[in-house]
Amino acid sequence: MQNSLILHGIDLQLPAGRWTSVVGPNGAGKSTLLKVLAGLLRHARVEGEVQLLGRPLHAWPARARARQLAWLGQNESVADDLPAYDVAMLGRLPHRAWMAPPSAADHVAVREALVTTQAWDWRARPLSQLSGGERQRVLLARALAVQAPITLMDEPLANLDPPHQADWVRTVRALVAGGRTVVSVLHEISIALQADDLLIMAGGCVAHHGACADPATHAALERVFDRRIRVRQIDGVWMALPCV
Ligand SMILES: Nc1ncnc2c1ncn2[C@@H]1O[C@H](COP(=O)(O)OP(=O)(O)OP(=O)(O)O)[C@@H](O)[C@H]1O
Repeated sequence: MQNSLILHGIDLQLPAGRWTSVVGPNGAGKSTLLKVLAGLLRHARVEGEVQLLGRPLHAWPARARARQLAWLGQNESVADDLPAYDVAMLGRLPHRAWMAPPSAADHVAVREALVTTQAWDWRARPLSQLSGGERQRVLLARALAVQAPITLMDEPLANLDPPHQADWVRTVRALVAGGRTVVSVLHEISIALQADDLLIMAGGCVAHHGACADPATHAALERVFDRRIRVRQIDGVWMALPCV
């Protein structure tokens, strides 16, 4: 099988302490970019270098890196028989010594994460018995339980109803207010526009990287989506409206 090039000429700095949303059409390379940033494409040929907090990603010891970078993937397979609590506890693995039982701090972090995503009430239920949105909230809790300075999330709003989407935005805002960095791949453009910065991808390249409130960002958004959306401000909030 021929190897195909997915990302081209990416030269990018994602600022710390901000929320960056990554958007673009299907197949633009958003998930691939996020995986490259997380160091998850071990079997792919990646030219160039990713730096995490000023140090090459590959130079970080695995556990130290896992404490810095929390990850929420798209359609992740997790042991479905595990209770929600134990799934969230997986987020604490980078903090625990080999084979050591969870510490009081681990339990506090897991409880806090499950309460934040409103998944605490079904902490004893196995993942397989949860709805799509409930499952997503447990996986989000696992990422939050890491308490990492940087969180990368690929389509975190999958299966979430509008109130829980709004809760997610509030959670991300609270993380950023606390100095954390969030990078999220989103298809919900109106929610993506609530970030600090937008990274717009098309055809494996960065088409635009700018502030969400910048008219140049809005113009680039309309362009990459073939002018099938319009960006407008409604009640002080930037929204992407479909052109029917
Ligand atoms: N493991 C792989 N092997 C070969 N090609 C791949 C692989 N994963 C993704 N691709 C291709 O790379 C391109 C970018 O895929 P990617 O999943 O990064 O896009 P995306 O912007 O996240 O898309 P979507 O919005 O549909 O989720 C697509 O053309 C896809 O078919």
